[in-house]
Amino acid sequence: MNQKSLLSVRNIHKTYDGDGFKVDALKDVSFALEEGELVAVMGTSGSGKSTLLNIISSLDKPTSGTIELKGKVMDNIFVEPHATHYRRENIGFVFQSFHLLNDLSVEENIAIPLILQGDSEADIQQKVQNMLQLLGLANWRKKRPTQLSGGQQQRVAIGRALITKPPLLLADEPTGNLDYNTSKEILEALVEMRSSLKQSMIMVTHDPNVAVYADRVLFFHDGQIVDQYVSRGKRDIDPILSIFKNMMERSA
Ligand SMILES: Nc1ncnc2c1ncn2[C@@H]1O[C@H](COP(=O)(O)OP(=O)(O)OP(=O)(O)O)[C@@H](O)[C@H]1O
Repeated sequence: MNQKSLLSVRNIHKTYDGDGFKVDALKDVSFALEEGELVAVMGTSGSGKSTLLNIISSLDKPTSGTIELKGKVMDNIFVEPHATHYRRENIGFVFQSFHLLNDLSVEENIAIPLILQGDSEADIQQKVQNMLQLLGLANWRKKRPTQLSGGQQQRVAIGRALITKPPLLLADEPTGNLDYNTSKEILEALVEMRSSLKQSMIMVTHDPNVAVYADRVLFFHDGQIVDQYVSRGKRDIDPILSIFKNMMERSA
């Protein structure tokens, strides 16, 4: 793996072992994420995508294997208070549902992480203003989330996730609640943030129309990376569909 990788996932295994069941959710998963790279993790239901995100974000502990960030093994991130600290310092989250606070305005929602980290009022104003501009939300700053479209609400959620400049954005089906055109708009916004902020991102999806926006697609099946596609900026869905189809046929 490249020394300059932002994130290295090394030989991760995750077994859920309970009363009368044992599931190998991840089996020897390794990959690296470069600075400023947008990687899509694509796979069918149950292939281990959420388990992977949960481990990278320290919400779940791997059975074995390591997570490295900026070349450093993150060996204590699965216990508190380190877990919370690691997440707050390093990771922004965007989910399928927007999780905005409806009693607060757009700008107040985006400002929350800055308030939590104790920024000055002047800094907060400046940073939120810049983010609103970047996301095309300046005219909506005083609105409540309920007065916005789904796409606008997701843009607010992206702003809130990135306002503290976390090295890594984890997006779990970020367009799952949006129609086709709005999904495209949100994916364009993510690609724009990737380029203008050099933001590294991992985006989980089961949808080839979403994966096509990534620089690289990792194909998950049955807890393993079974294939990879490097797009080099081309938005060509055919190779992604073809790999996905082959993967499904091999497993049938
Ligand atoms: N807490 C848990 N306890 C037991 N088994 C689990 C647990 N979480 C996940 N699993 C199992 O691990 C496997 C991978 O699940 P995971 O949720 O990571 O898949 P996924 O690819 O995210 O699926 P989906 O697209 O449906 O969300 C599945 O077989 C699932 O049933």
